[in-house]
Amino acid sequence: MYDVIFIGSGHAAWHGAQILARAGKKVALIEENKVAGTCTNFGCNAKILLDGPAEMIHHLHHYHGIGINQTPDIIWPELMAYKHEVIDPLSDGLAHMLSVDGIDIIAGHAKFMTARSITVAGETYTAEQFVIATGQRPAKLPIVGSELTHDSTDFLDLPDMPKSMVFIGAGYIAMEFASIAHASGSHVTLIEHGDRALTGFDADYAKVVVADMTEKGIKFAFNHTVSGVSAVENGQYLVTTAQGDSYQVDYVMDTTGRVANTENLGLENIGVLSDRQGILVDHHLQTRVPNIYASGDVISKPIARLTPTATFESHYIASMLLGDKKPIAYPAIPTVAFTLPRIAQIGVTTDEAKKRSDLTVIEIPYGQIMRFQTLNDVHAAIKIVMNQDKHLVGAALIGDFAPEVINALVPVINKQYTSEDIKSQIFAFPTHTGIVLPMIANYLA
Ligand SMILES: Cc1cc2nc3c(=O)[nH]c(=O)nc-3n(C[C@H](O)[C@H](O)[C@H](O)COP(=O)(O)OP(=O)(O)OC[C@H]3O[C@@H](n4cnc5c(N)ncnc54)[C@H](O)[C@@H]3O)c2cc1C
Ligand SMILES: NC(=O)c1ccc[n+]([C@@H]2O[C@H](COP(=O)([O-])OP(=O)(O)OC[C@H]3O[C@@H](n4cnc5c(N)ncnc54)[C@H](O)[C@@H]3O)[C@@H](O)[C@H]2O)c1
Repeated sequence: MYDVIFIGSGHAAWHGAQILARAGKKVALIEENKVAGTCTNFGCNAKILLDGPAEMIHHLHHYHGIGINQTPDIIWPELMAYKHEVIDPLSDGLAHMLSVDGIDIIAGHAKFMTARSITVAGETYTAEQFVIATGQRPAKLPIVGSELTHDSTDFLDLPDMPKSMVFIGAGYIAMEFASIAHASGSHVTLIEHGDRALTGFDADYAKVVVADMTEKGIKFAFNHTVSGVSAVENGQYLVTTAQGDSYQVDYVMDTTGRVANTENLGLENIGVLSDRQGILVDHHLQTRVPNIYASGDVISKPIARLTPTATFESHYIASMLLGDKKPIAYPAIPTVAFTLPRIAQIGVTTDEAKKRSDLTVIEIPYGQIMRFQTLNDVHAAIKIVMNQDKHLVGAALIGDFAPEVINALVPVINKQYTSEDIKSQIFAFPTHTGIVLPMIANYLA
């Protein structure tokens, strides 16, 4: 009998498992695919590695005609070989690290028999507590030819970059991967049924990203719904829309979202409830069944499904199972779409702020003001959301260094920094955070 069994081995699982094992608990992880889950094997890590050269080329573009006359080409097969060299060993590395902590890793698909027992590959395992951390998988559109479409896992393993691609959707994955594919020589079109890209991010800044991508040659069809995909001549595919347009391309990506892995887990056997977004939990991440918890992307929740939130939940569950009974309290959560240029968001959105009379939005176009040090990244800008006490409660950012700048705002929001808190410190100059923080300080209490 284990003390705790985690189903899944991604960030939502292994951080907590490690804490519990180090505290003397008998812990196992059950994993049906690669140990370490999506982010490590099929998500963030591979994505940001493959984005590296595209990001550098994007930076070089800022100096075209003012000091640089050529940009290099990306040699995709070499880059993919490097990805395999760096990413492939990570799964075994984590498995080894967890085994050193005495954690058992059980390979196979887990299914509940009772609230205290689970079967995996014909064997039964029992535990006092279970944590469901089964994550999400790519959605498949219910259209004719859906079997001809590819997902993010396929893209991150492409041996050669297709000459032309359609991305269905214009969310995180479509926008990030379209930027990489275009920089790697593919002709890219995004077909989005909504009227904008990157819902959840500031609408003006999302438009700037779309305009920049369009200027580079990426095509967008908004308010268009894909109705079918069919195989045509030369190994190509025809993507048709309900609006009557068609696109003949070498590769089609279905990037229309992700769905929670709640099926075939035997949840109906034990009474754990879920809705379309995932497993239902309370403020202790506890399901309806008292000894069963859920963590990470598989939870039905109104917050972003990200690696840092999965890790936060995993840490929370571990400390709760070790006796700390406080309900979970999420701090402000930063999120970044690694498009070129980057776009980021933390705390209260500008959309929400506009609806509330107690909040003020102030924009600082620091890329224009500080052009000498922002690598000519003229788009770089921040909108800050202030409350009536003159505390920062949210921010939207655009610009090549937005992912770093947003992290600098995390303590400003969570610790309610005053102007003095920032001005009493010295920051390196010239740096992006070193200019943005003092500028924001001017508006704080
Ligand atoms: C392409 C892509 C890029 C991303 N980029 C970023 C990024 O830049 N930044 C960021 O913060 N987030 C990013 N994310 C999101 C991030 O990857 C997830 O939020 C994070 O991986 C969630 O962790 P998790 O442990 O909840 O789920 P996962 O990592 O998905 O782990 C769940 C595990 O459970 C296993 N499993 C499922 N069912 C069973 C079963 N019945 N039995 C046994 N095992 C099972 C699965 O095989 C999987 O390994 C990205 C996601 C994708 C797809
Ligand atoms: N940088 C990051 O942190 C990062 C990167 C990638 C993925 N992720 C995670 O993965 C999740 C999934 O990403 P995603 O990009 O697949 O989903 P998403 O929800 O961000 O975007 C899906 C897009 O597809 C569109 N869409 C849906 N159905 C459509 C249809 N029939 N025709 C045309 N368009 C359609 C939606 O309007 C939306 O714009 C994210 O929500 C996030 O949690 C995070």
